[in-house]
Parts: sequence; C-alpha cells; structure tokens
Amino acid sequence: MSVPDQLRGGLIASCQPVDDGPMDRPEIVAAMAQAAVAGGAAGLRIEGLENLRATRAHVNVPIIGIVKRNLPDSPVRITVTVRDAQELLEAGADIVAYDATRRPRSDRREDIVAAILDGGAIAMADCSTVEDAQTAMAEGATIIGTTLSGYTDETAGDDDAPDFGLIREFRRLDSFVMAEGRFNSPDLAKKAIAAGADAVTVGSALTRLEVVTGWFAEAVRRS
Ligand SMILES: CC(=O)N[C@H](C=O)[C@@H](O)[C@H](O)[C@H](O)COP(=O)(O)O
Repeated sequence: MSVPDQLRGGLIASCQPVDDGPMDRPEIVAAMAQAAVAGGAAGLRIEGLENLRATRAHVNVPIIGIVKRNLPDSPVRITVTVRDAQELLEAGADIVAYDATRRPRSDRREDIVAAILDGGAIAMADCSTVEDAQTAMAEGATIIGTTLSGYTDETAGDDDAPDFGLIREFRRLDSFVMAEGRFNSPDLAKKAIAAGADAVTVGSALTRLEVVTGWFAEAVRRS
C-alpha cells in the first residue's frame, strides 16, 4: 500500500513535547510514539533528527518528519532548509513536511520540495491558505495540510477553533488533505473527516501533557 493510502482515514499522532520541558527527550518521544501506535495511530509526526532516529527504530508506520528552527530574523520555522530536508530523509522520514507559506525564507520552497522528491520521499506542505496549497501542489507536494492556518499574520484569529473552512476549500483541490491544527478532541477530528479531510493530525491534545493539564486545571479553577 502506498504511504498516503496507509494514512487515509487515519489519525496521525504528532509527538512533539513542549520545548525544553521534562518530556523533551528522544527516548520519551519514541515511547510516546509507540504508545500512540498501540492506541491506533496510522502515522506519526516527529520533530528533530534525534527524535526521529529514536522513533524510527521502534515503529513501522509512516513518519512525517520536520525540523523546527527559531531564526532571529524570520517567523518561518518548519523545515526551512534543503539540508534539514535531506537529513530528515537520512534519518528515516517517509514524508517531510515544510512551511509552504509565502513568507520570505533563506532556501526556496521549490528547492526543498525537489530535495524531498529526489530522496524518494513524499512532500507535505504545511499551508495557511488555499493559495499556499495551490502553489505547493504545482511544486510537487502530495499532501496539503491546514497546519499553519491561524499562525501567520495573514490568518491569525482570536479563537481556538480549527479551520474547517480551509479543509472544505482544500477538498476541492485534487490532493491528499491533512487536517492539522487545534483538533483537540475526538469530536473535532471526526468533523474534520466529515468536512473532507483524508486524515487528521493531532498533537497538543495527545502529547503535550503541560498543555492538556492546563486545560483541565483552568476548567477546575473556574468551576
Ligand atoms: C503551528 C505549528 O508550529 N504547528 C506545529 C507543527 O508541527 C506543532 O506545534 C503542532 O503541535 C502540530 O501542528 C499539531 O497541532 P495541534 O498541536 O494543534 O494538534
């Protein structure tokens, strides 16, 4: 079965602990990934080369790899260089996701996609708008994700709702549609599929214990 077919209709668990928190260690990321697969995840999204290598050794499901960088002069964070993409492939990623927004960056988006395809892997475009997705498809991306909706100046909003409208717009394009970003409950994930997503990626609600605990702690304090 092709990698997209393995993911279709499934949940992707994004195992990204809070930066520099107590769970931000490769062996813990690998353990979270194995637990997510045991719970039924069809695929994983893993950040960083060490985390990816540690996880790859234990699981057979498709892995979406990313490298996040905090650059002083740019808000673009997800797989911003050709070199990062190549290293993710060497570390065992089946899919490499990259920032597909139109924001300025050092390496050209099309060069990152070309490196991913040259390495025999699949490119996933982390988009913020339908225009990002159209450009990414023309450049060779197989998967278009709603990942960055709400996280750019152009799309920033003031609520925590996922972007169902963008899923519906993506559905009209001829591509694999990944719902990603703030699908914080099974009900929201189910609605993403109903809106036309091929698969749903969930991160914070599964693997950021500090964040989930904060939701509950706040709810209890208010009641
Ligand atoms: C915007 C950005 O940098 N998103 C990142 C992409 O890898 C992650 O921080 C998110 O956790 C991931 O997209 C899953 O989303 P959520 O945690 O909302 O389920």
